[in-house]
Amino acid sequence: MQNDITFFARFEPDILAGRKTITIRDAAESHFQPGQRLRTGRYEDNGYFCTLEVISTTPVALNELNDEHARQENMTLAELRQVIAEIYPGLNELYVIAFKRIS
Ligand SMILES: CC(=O)Nc1ccn([C@H]2C[C@H](O)[C@@H](CO)O2)c(=O)n1
Repeated sequence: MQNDITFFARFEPDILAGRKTITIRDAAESHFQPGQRLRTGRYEDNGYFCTLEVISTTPVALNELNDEHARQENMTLAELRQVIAEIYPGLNELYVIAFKRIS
């Protein structure tokens, strides 16, 4: 079965442990709705590893990212900005998807 969202495999332990409770994506992944349950897999091999429930999807500009976003990503703000710059170079319009793991 196809996954609804994927994460780089290095983030799997943080998601499973509840240390990472948001992800920041571009417009292509801004369609997730509160209450939606997402089959969640690894980007590298598409292997399923949990189901997440969407709490909210909220637009955020790159320059609005703050320490609270970083805490919810289990990163420092500098690390988060670096990750975003690598994945979405030059992109200012982003979306915070807040989630909880349900299985
Ligand atoms: C294909 C793709 O874009 N996959 C992504 C995008 C983002 N993430 C993670 C990395 C950071 O923790 C946040 C912020 O973008 O979300 C990811 O795991 N996989």
